[in-house]
Amino acid sequence: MDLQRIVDETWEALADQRGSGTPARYIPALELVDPRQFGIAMATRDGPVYCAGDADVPFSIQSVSKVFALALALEREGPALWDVVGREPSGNPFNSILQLEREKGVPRNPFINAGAIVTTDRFIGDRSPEVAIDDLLARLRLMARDEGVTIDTEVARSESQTGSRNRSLAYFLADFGRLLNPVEDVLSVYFRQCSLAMSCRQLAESALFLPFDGTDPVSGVTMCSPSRARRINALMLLCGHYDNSGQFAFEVGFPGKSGVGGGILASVPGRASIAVWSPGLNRAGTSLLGAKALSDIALRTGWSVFSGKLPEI
Ligand SMILES: NC(=O)CC[C@H](N)C(=O)O
Repeated sequence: MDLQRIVDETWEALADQRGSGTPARYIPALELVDPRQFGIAMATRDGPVYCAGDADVPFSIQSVSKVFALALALEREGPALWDVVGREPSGNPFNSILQLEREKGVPRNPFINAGAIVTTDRFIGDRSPEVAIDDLLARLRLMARDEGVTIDTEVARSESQTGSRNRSLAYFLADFGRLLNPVEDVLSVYFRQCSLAMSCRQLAESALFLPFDGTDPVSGVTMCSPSRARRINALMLLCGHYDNSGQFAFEVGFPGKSGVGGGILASVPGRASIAVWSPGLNRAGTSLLGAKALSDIALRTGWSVFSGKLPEI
């Protein structure tokens, strides 16, 4: 399969829809981004990354970071993490507080904001927020094989200034005794992890551990065990797009995780990691064009976790 041609054709087929959807407004710094940008990057076990459009422009990865935070929190905490966060789709928006009271401060899954805040708390563990964020950054640079991965402090500041909803979630969790660290320490790491600035190329490269059983087949660096990688993929499929996860699985057919910066990270088990980016979102906070691009790639490649006949590459 000529994957570069497929990526190019997908980009060209959708290019005239650039600017569709609505960029996130509740984090003011995200509004400053040019909404017509559109990038695709696909990494495979073979080494070269197949790119199209704005694949080398760094953007705010936002909730895509929750995938990496989960892998690293599981590494520190082990299965005990599942005592404080569930593994079920929420069927609610990403920042909903509704279920949290009824379910006694145990968030439905690690990808809704409440679940990600608990996950980040466990990733911090007994370290300072600064040590934890440095650790996260170092791991991402290692996985991306690129020292250019940074944190956009302007986005982090903007998010903290308008972060009342996340503060509410975090204080609610603290009231149920679910956090080990002070609320503001946890949020300072959470806001900065959401503000990681990465390009599609860096994101696709850093996530190769997902489709390849926990170990990047190009660099040989291990992020997690094979069973953990399988389970993170399962959670991405069921919970990666909040109350839009069913629609995404239906249209695309492989695990993905969206972020309100307009990025989506997808994992095609045994085949590829794919990052797409376009800032305009649908009502659930998933990139409109990004989801269309992944659906188009699924059609052109025939890739789906629901097919017994995955074509070889
Ligand atoms: N879905 C998202 O990308 C949300 C992440 C954002 N940083 C928030 O906490 O609200």
